[in-house]
Amino acid sequence: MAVKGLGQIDQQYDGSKLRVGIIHARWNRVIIDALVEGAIARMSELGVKEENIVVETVPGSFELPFGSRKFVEQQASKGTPLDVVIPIGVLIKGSTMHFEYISESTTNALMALQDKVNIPVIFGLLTCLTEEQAMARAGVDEAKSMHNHGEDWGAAAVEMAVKFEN
Ligand SMILES: O=c1[nH]c(NC[C@H](O)[C@H](O)[C@H](O)CO)c([N+](=O)[O-])c(=O)[nH]1
Repeated sequence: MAVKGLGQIDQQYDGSKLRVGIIHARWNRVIIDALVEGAIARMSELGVKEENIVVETVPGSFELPFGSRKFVEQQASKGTPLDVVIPIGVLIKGSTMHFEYISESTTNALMALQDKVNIPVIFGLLTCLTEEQAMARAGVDEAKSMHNHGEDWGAAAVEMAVKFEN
């Protein structure tokens, strides 16, 4: 068994009663789409109904914390509250420090968001030094050498929402 990656699922959680929000950035879209597909596929395997998965987008990863909070609030005010939200972004290091500043600030803001919205916020931010790293972690590389992290995020979303439902 690989050393890294999601540990053994401690049990098969039933996602059939969950409403899940996915909010994704639109930078590095090919990789984003693969991660979103992976999360949806895994959640479907765990019983989450397609009509209960709501997808929203924001321009880039920096917009994920604010966008996620407003997304959760909007769904609640419509009378269709979310049980969990999965922000997804792909940050790839460039030649400046932009990557570092966005990575750290967005990560901290997403962590703090959980207390504001009182539902699990799954950490779906890939922070990669190269495009190849990002492709491999979305299962997009030719060799399909790595695992699609979107699947882990989908599984974590179902577990956290079921185990710690409000
Ligand atoms: O999601 C990303 N946003 C990026 N920048 C945009 C940023 O998230 C904001 O959308 C933008 O700064 C406007 O607020 C990225 N880079 O700059 O490299 C990136 O790799 N990924």
